[in-house]
Amino acid sequence: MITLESIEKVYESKSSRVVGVDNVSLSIEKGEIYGIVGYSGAGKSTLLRCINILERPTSGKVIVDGVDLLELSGKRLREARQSIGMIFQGFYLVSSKTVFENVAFALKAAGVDRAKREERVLELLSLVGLADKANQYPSQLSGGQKQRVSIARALANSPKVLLCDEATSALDPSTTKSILSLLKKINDELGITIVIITHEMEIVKEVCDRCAVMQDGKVVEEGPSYEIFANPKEDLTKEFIQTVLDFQLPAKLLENCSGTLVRLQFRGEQAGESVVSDMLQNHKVKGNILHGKVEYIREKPLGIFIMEVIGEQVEIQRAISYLQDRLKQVEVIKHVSK
Ligand SMILES: Nc1ncnc2c1ncn2[C@@H]1O[C@H](COP(=O)(O)OP(=O)(O)OP(=O)(O)O)[C@@H](O)[C@H]1O
Repeated sequence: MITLESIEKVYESKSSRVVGVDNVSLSIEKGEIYGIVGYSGAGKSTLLRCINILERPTSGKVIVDGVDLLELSGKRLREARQSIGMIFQGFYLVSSKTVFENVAFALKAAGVDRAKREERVLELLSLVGLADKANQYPSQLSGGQKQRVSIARALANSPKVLLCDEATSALDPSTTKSILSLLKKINDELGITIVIITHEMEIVKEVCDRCAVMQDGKVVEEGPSYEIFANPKEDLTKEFIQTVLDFQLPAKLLENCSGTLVRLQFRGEQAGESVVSDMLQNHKVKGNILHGKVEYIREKPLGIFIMEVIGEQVEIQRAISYLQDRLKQVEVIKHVSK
């Protein structure tokens, strides 16, 4: 659906030259929810705005639904942009217009006649759960409701792509969850491809099928969200993952334990398997689970456990080999030799 080829965006002035996006190539499939993660200044917004040519890349290609957007200008570019909706952290609603008028405005701009506009606005407000707020003004709405209006407005002209620029950053955690559920519903029911930029890995965990991690204008790692969580390669990615999967053991516990400490990772279907109890039954070792957590990455379980294994060295080794055979990721954190 979206192909970015060697995108570069350079901001140049008399006194400075800033590379906002540095040679980024990405492919986003139709119907996917794709996350772009990075710290402030990484280039996420710039890259997102290159997708609908709000920013014109200095070089590279932007192909959306088979159309090379950089080849278009004027009316044809405006038309192509109608198939790309966008929502923002700051909502950007017109305060002097009602909820109904804010959504209708997008349709009016696209030349839709009054009767059709009315029908479509009511349909959109009902989709985002605000059918009863049509005559209210933005100042009478909560942040979450304002974002719902802006989603309705972005969907007015039936776009194929929805770009979300830190759309939940101004919202509290429970409102964030409800907006993410709405985005999932839109993706499921309307098949719209969604691109989300965020600095919160939690959002990727909740909704993104695939994601890219950005730093200094570059994509440093990219792939299915589950793989990124289960097996991050780059230090920056690991840092982001840790904000969600915090599995640090308290230092005191580490000092006091007398056995060998292993970190076990269970993926998807393995989460329900009895690997640990099988290991304990078949080896002359004792085991204590010191820490454990199952996280759901787009509803697929990823379990991480830290376990103390106590016994003779040779038995511990056998037990660890057994775990390594059954699970892909087994890491010895601390080896205590007696
Ligand atoms: N209009 C501009 N003129 C000059 N430099 C810019 C402009 N817009 C962005 N930049 C620079 O490009 C780089 C990437 O900025 P960008 O806003 O894309 O990052 P970001 O990851 O979205 O950060 P944030 O989450 O803070 O918005 C930064 O160094 C920024 O200062």
